[in-house]
Amino acid sequence: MLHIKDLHAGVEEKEILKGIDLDVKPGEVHAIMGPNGSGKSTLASVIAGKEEFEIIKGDLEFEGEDISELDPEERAHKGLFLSFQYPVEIPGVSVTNFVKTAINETRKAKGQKDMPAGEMLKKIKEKADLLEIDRKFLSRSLNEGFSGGEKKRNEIFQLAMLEPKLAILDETDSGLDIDALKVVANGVNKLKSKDNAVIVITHYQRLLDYIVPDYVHVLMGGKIVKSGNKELAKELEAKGYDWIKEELV
Ligand SMILES: Nc1ncnc2c1ncn2[C@@H]1O[C@H](COP(=O)(O)OP(=O)(O)OP(=O)(O)O)[C@@H](O)[C@H]1O
Repeated sequence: MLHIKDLHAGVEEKEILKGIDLDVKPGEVHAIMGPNGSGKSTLASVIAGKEEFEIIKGDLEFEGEDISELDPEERAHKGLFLSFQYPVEIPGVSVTNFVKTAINETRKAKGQKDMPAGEMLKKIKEKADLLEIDRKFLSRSLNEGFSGGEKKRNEIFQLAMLEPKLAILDETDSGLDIDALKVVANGVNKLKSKDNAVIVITHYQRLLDYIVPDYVHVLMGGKIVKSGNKELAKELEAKGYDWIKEELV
C-alpha cells in the first residue's frame, strides 16, 4: 500500500529525513517512535504532502503510484489521512458539516455525485454510535473551545466518516491524557480492517497497550534504525533510546 525507499527530505537547505525505508501493507498497524527531533512528524508531513517539506530523493508510492508530486488534497482523495491536517478552528462550521464537505469533495474528485442526504445522515448516525459520540458534539463549531479529548474525538470521527485506506496519526505533541488516549485507541481498533492500514506516531508506549502494532520502528537522526514488534516499544519504555545509539556505533 505504502512503499517508501531511500527517502531523503527536508525544509529549505536542511535535510531532515536521511534515507527512510518503510513498507506498509493493508491490515497492518505500524508504530513509529523515536527521540524528540528525530524526524517523526516530518515523515508524516512528507507522506501527506505538506508544502513546506521537499523530497530530495527516493521513492514515495501509494498503491503503486508515485505520489511525491501530488498536493495534499489529491493525496487525501486517494485515501490518505493525516491527523492534525485540519487543526484550525472554524467558527460557524460544525463537526458534521466539515466532514460532509470533505466526503463530497473526495467524491467529486472521483467524478461521483454528492452523497445523498439520507445516506449521509445514516452514516453519521452509524459512526457516531460506533464511536459513542454524543449528537450534541456533532453540531459544535469545529475545534472551537475543544478540549484535547474532544479534538481527538473529532479526528477519529473524521477518520470513521472518510474511511481512508491509510491513516497516519501523529500523536507526538497532542498532550494525550488517559481519556484522549482511549478515544484514539478505541476509535482505531473499531475502524481497523484487513483493507486499511494505520501508522501511529507516538511517544507513549501506553498507547500501544491499547492499539497493538504489528511493527514498531525507531526513528533516529532521520533514519529508521531499528524495527521490531510490540516488545520493542516495551523495551524502549524501560531502557530509553541510548542503548540503540550504542548499538549503532
Ligand atoms: N518547518 C521546519 N523548518 C525547519 N526545521 C524543521 C521544520 N520542521 C521540522 N524541523 C526540524 O527537523 C527536525 C525533526 O523534527 P520533527 O518535528 O520531524 O521531529 P519529531 O521526531 O517529530 O520530534 P518530536 O518528538 O519532538 O515531536 C528537528 O530538528 C526540527 O527542528
